[in-house]
Amino acid sequence: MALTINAFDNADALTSAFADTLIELLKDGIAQRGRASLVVSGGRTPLALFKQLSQTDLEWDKVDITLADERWVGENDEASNTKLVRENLIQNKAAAAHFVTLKTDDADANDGIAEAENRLSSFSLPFDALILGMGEDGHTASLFPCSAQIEDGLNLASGKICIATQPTTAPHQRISLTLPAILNSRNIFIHLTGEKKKQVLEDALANSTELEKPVTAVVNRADVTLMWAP
Ligand SMILES: O=C1O[C@H](COP(=O)(O)O)[C@@H](O)[C@H](O)[C@H]1O
Repeated sequence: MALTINAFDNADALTSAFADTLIELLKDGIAQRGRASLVVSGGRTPLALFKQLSQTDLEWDKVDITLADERWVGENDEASNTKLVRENLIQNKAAAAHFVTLKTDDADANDGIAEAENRLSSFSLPFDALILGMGEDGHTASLFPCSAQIEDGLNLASGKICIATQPTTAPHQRISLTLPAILNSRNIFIHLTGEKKKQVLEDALANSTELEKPVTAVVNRADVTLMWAP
């Protein structure tokens, strides 16, 4: 499979072009299937993109949105990806979108998996667009190379949509879409800013195994578009 690199001069140009691309894909999904689905990532990278999307015209009431991963913290915790999405994407024109959080009230993420997978069953698959971030350790979604659950997360035959995982090099227990769930998408993007992360991705693809740098497992199996700016 292939990685297409879309490099922009600056973060504003990236945000604007990426928002336009996503809106077109969601419009197509609505036109062809009545509803469209968008999977986003958390962390700091997508903040400007979320704000831009939220201000863009679309039949948002026909869009289902979820996260590729979530930190197992309360929804009011600053580390919550759900909080980030609710406060920055599910706002303004996009307030009408149907957002599904992967976080449940269970104290342990392992106990929330069945409910999270049940919630996702309301999405029609494949997802229309899925956006991944990446950490400098090569993790994507919450498929962390350091975790005991990484082989399970990358197992294409697991039959699992979500796993609970505990990184040892980053805080918080997590829930993450598995590799097969990520690959069940019509359009997959990796969204990065900064020279360092681009170098990490290029180095990972050239020199690392999938267990060492899980982001490579996605690029090895799907056509992926990198949306990047310095
Ligand atoms: O922990 C996480 O990190 C990655 C990367 O975040 P960023 O702040 O470097 O953009 C993110 O994609 C993931 O959703 C998040 O849970």
